[in-house]
Amino acid sequence: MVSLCSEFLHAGTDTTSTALQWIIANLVKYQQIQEKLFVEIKGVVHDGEENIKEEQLQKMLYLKAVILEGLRRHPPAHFVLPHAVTEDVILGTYVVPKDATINFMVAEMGWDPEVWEDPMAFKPERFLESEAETFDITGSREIKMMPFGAGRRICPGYGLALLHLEFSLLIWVSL
Ligand code: HEM
Repeated sequence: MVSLCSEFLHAGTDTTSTALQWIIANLVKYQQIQEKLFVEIKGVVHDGEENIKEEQLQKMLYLKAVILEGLRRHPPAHFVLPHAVTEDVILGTYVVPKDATINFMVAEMGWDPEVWEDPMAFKPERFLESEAETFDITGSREIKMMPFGAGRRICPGYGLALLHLEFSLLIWVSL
């Protein structure tokens, strides 16, 4: 029970706070992004309003885009937990032998210039053009980035993490 609680506390706090720190660092660096976010928030949350509801968050597509861009550009976990293959697998020209430990280059996937235009730039707009509302962070349709992993062992806390990030960033920017 102690190790389960410890795992949840570590897996859930370091990651979320690291993501938030990187996002805020980018908002300090790129004031025009912060301004645009501020304007969006003020359009949905009224002055003095304290009990912000999840339905209000759903209207803030730029907020979601900023968070997705933060997770793409600065994923808190550059690797997932080690995985293993249960049988020999042929991957392109490679053989991955049964029981071999494998991992994924999470950060590099989000920086792949064949998938992302100008990948090292912090541009939340890239998620607005098509998909801030519907971007498939679980990678069940296609994997363009995987800050929470993908498949059966995906981070079980990803929904909570996104909600925390959205509420926290909203409060920081609108204070
Ligand atoms: C921005 C925040 C977070 C990020 C980027 C993140 C990322 C990840 C990643 C990459 C993994 C490994 C997935 C794999 O091995 O394929 C993972 C596992 C895990 N995460 Fe998160 N996580 C976050 C927040 C949270 C939160 C809030 C919780 C719980 C409240 C949590 C609980 C866990 C647990 C328990 C595992 C291990 C799952 C397993 O062993 O199958 N994470 N997370």
